[in-house]
Amino acid sequence: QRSGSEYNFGSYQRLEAIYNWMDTLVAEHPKLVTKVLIGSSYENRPMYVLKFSTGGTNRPAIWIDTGIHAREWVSPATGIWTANKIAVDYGKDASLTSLLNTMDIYMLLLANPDGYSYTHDNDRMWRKTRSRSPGSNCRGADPNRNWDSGFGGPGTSRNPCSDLYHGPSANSEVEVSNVVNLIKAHGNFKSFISVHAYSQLLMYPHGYSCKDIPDMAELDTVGQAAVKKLASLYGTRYEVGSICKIIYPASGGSIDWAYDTGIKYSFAFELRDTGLSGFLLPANQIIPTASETWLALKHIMEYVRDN
Ligand SMILES: O=C(CO)C[C@@H](Cc1ccccc1)C(=O)O
Ligand SMILES: [Zn+2]
Repeated sequence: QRSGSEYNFGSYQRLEAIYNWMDTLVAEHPKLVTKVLIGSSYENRPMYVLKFSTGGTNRPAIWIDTGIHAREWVSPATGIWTANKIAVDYGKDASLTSLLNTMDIYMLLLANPDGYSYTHDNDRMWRKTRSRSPGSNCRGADPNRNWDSGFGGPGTSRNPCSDLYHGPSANSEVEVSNVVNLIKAHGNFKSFISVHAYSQLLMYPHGYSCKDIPDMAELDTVGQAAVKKLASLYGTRYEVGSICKIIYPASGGSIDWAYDTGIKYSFAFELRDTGLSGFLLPANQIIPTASETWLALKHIMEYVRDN
């Protein structure tokens, strides 16, 4: 479409429309946003990261991914709204401007493009990637069980037909290895935020163990303050805690890998709602969800900027 203003942030869009919109965002904010190809998916769809940078080289950076689980549509919808918010508010919002004058933000809006397409064309409730498993008719591995952090541990399955299938080995899913390669090559990420839906939770590591991490007190304090700001908009209530304690044991998750690789400020969001609509959150809740989540995201990013 000609201009970003034609994109309807309050509706769920197909992959092609999201990719087109990314190009208009870059075109409208060429000094701030670039589109970085980090690799291709299993079915050869390009994986693009939006890089928000005002200069420098390899500045300390913040990572945000949405859409790692295909059916969690409000996650990429929130990511898109957030990307636009960052681009539009830079130069206007003093706090965001000071952040972007010293740090970069990397956003992967569709972390599982094959799965996302599959939910539009075949199975709305699909979660995993679409990779083939030798010896099985079942497809896909859970991209949030495929990271090299407690791989194959509690909360995973070795059955290719399970929604919790961890894959044949860590980083077997190209959608995961593409991100791992970028994070490792960059080497200066300070925060890693992965956005899921639903349950209204703000979680920190670990998922593979219920033992408190060394930075638990600090991450809990940041999380509590973040969800307080989130609640200030519409009163939406979130719980804060470690993945293992407040949702369930889950090994091979992205934020566990990020934390263990040295990225202290690693969080996972579970957006609206608490189960009434679940994965089928009505589109009229996209903008309210993104707007309240922005207050929490901004708090986390400001804390990272200042620490
Ligand atoms: O997708 C989920 C449904 O939103 C919950 C997430 C919970 C989770 C989030 C981050 C790391 C590990 C687990 C999952 O099972 O991977
Ligand atoms: Zn998820």
